[in-house]
Amino acid sequence: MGKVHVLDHPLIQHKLTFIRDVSTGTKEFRELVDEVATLMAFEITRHLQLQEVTVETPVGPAKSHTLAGKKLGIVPILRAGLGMSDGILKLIPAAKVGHVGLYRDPETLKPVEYYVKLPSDVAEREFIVVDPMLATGGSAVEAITSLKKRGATNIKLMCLIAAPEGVEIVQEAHPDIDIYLASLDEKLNEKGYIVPGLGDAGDRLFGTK
Ligand SMILES: O=P(O)(O)OC[C@H]1O[C@H](OP(=O)(O)OP(=O)(O)O)[C@H](O)[C@@H]1O
Ligand SMILES: O=c1cc[nH]c(=O)[nH]1
Ligand SMILES: [Mg+2]
Repeated sequence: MGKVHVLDHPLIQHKLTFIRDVSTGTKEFRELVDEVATLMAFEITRHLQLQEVTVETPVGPAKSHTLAGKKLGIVPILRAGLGMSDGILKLIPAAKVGHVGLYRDPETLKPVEYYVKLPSDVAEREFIVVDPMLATGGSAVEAITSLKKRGATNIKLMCLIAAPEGVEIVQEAHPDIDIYLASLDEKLNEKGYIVPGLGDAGDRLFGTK
């Protein structure tokens, strides 16, 4: 079974408070989501492997380290996942970015896929699927299935806020996936929104409604 990690770094938790706040406007909301994505990426890349290299400093040769091992891929789930990808790229600029376009049908709450474009070397990459919200879990399950169908074998899921219902669905459908969150909230409401959550992430990021 995949593990659930709630990233309780004080800066993440502080910024999440203002992301949740209904009085936070689009500009600030977008900036905060970007910053939290960077902080979360810092936390979830602790496992990356290093290789020893020698670098010439102004004083002489120094044994040092660079990243080694698997290449990374970031996969935002459109639209709202786009709000998190730049924040991760700030730390890992060499990562490739794939896109999975899904929207949640407002009546059935089922995900509808409308776009998929991934890097060509899918099987060689470690992927971080990103979306601010893990609600019923349908979108995340569909996005991960889509990646696996195309050959991905190493995937993490990173979301700002999840409902317990969504976590359970992802764990059942994809028991190999670890989930990284800034908060595990209380529940879903009757419209499939996370309570207390932050409202509609896509609308708050892009100023639509
Ligand atoms: O866990 P689920 O119940 O599937 O819900 C979560 C999905 O809903 C939101 O996207 P939405 O469908 O609103 O699309 P958008 O990002 O284009 O606004 C959110 O960004 C997730 O992708
Ligand atoms: O609370 C929720 C649930 C799904 N999508 C959102 O943007 N917010
Ligand atoms: Mg939305």
